[in-house]
Amino acid sequence: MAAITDLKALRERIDALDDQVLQLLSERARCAEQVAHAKLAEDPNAVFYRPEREAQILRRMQTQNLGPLRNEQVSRLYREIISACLALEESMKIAYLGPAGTFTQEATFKHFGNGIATLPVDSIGQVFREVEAGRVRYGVVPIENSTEGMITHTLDMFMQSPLRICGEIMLRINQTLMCKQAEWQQAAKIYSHQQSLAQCRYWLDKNLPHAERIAVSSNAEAARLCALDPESVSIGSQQAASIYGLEVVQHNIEDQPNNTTRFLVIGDQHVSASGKDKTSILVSAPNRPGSLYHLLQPLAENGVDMSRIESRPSRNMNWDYVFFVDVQGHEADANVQQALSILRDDVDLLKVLGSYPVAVM
Ligand SMILES: C=C(O[C@@H]1C=C(C(=O)O)C=C[C@H]1O)C(=O)O
Repeated sequence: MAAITDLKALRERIDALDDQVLQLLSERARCAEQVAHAKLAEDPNAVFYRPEREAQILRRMQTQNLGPLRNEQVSRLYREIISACLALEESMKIAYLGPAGTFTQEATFKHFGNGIATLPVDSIGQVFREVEAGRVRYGVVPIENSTEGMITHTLDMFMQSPLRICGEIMLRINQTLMCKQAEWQQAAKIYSHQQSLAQCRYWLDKNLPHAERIAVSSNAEAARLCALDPESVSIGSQQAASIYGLEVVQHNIEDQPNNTTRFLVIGDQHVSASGKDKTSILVSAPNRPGSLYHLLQPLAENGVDMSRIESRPSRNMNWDYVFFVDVQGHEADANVQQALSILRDDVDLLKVLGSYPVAVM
């Protein structure tokens, strides 16, 4: 009997707390509306979305969090609160590499929350074009996977595009095996995107060694084809299974336990420093001895940490190689600024692709 009374009292306490939480949320939302008016008063073409401010809020909430909710859960809740508040300021439409059910869609909602409208398009190039043409303000594209490496198509797009990187998203990729009927061990065909097939190579060698692997344009397309073909299975996100009415038969079939993909948010915004940022640059270097050394020297001498370097053959005859370099810090930081200005005098081409907050969630 005592337990029942406790339960009743606890539920009354939760109801009272929910009233307070709602009141505070409403107050927060009204503040966000006022921020919008203040931004417009300053500049009629004001940009409402502030990735650096959002990153700071999420980081601060993680530091403030004393549990019992985990930081990851607190971040997810705050992600949605900010998303809903931003939607009161501006209705955001984000283009992403679709169709619905791709991991890029999952990354898009992870970063922007559910307060957005989306525009799924069918190629990385098309995401760039939608943003460049101003049909949407931001786009999301994959850039690298921890198992399979760089997505070179995205790198190549930056050689011609005037767009900037406004953010990064890290998404843990759980590959799911799905099919129309549960006899997956008898499947003759496996549909998936080639990235996913590669990420599950050993699992497939062991568990489905005789099935033909068929690479298609996306994991969502794979699920669609699988739904039409009872002899097949497909690999992709759980979301793809539910969209195409497939049954999930195996979870987490990726070979690497920490299989993660990094995505970029692209737009034409210069993002201010958040306190923990990354800067991506593109530099060209002539094909002669020591040229890579010369490229890296100003970074080292100014204490700028490089977190990634990737080379691509240039498509332009004026130079031979193009390097994509990620460094820690913001382009407005004194040491980054100094290193870049030395580099600029030394190379044929230097393009800052953007400074943006290091992924928080
Ligand atoms: C409220 C603002 O605008 C947007 C909404 C935010 C929020 O709800 O906290 C944070 C940053 C912006 O994307 C702001 O710039 O402070």
